[in-house]
Amino acid sequence: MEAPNAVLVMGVSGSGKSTVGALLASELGWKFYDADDYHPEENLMKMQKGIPLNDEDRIPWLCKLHDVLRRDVASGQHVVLACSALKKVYRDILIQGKDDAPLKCDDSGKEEKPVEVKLLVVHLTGSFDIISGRLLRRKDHFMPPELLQSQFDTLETPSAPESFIQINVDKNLSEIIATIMETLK
Ligand SMILES: Nc1ncnc2c1ncn2[C@@H]1O[C@H](COP(=O)(O)OP(=O)(O)O)[C@@H](O)[C@H]1O
Ligand SMILES: O=C(O)[C@H](O)[C@@H](O)[C@H](O)[C@H](O)COP(=O)(O)O
Repeated sequence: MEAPNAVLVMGVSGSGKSTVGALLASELGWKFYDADDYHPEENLMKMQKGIPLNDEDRIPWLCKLHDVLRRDVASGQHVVLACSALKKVYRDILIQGKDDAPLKCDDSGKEEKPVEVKLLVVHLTGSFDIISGRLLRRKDHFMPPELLQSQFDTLETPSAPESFIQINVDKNLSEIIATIMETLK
């Protein structure tokens, strides 16, 4: 693959996206975004009540995240995004937006140059038991561990032609970061 300008750290709740994403961004000197910070209040309330999100809840959120990636990449900024991105279609939205419209107008009415988000997908995989154990130990977080099964049910593991690697969450953080850094070399 051409050198990526963005890394997506994805996986089910509790797989380590936020932890790995923040560390990776700091190691690379790239900007870090946590998709959890972009959920509208309604999504957070739904999850807090133990109700899984659906496509209708997630698509506007993913479009917003695409806009964030696109804007940064357009300005030459490389980014790391921690985001569940459980389905292939969600990852496609992060890369292309929803309508696949290459040219858009900015506020001043001028056409923007086409911008390509070249995404390396890092899928953090692991067993239900390991991840649910981590969720049960994690404190002060809105996501209830009871939603984990629905996350596994929704998950579509990345596959070709997506540009991706999978790393097992039973590895320690420094091994995980080293594997991603090696892939990006
Ligand atoms: N590789 C790892 N080994 C051990 N613990 C980890 C690892 N990755 C994450 N954790 C811990 O697991 C919990 C869930 O991680 P977090 O980054 O919040 O996951 P996510 O953002 O995917 O929900 C946190 O308490 C974190 O410290
Ligand atoms: O698509 C979704 O259902 C949510 O984005 C979910 O997957 C995400 O994981 C939550 O935001 C919880 O946050 P944590 O992943 O940090 O547990």
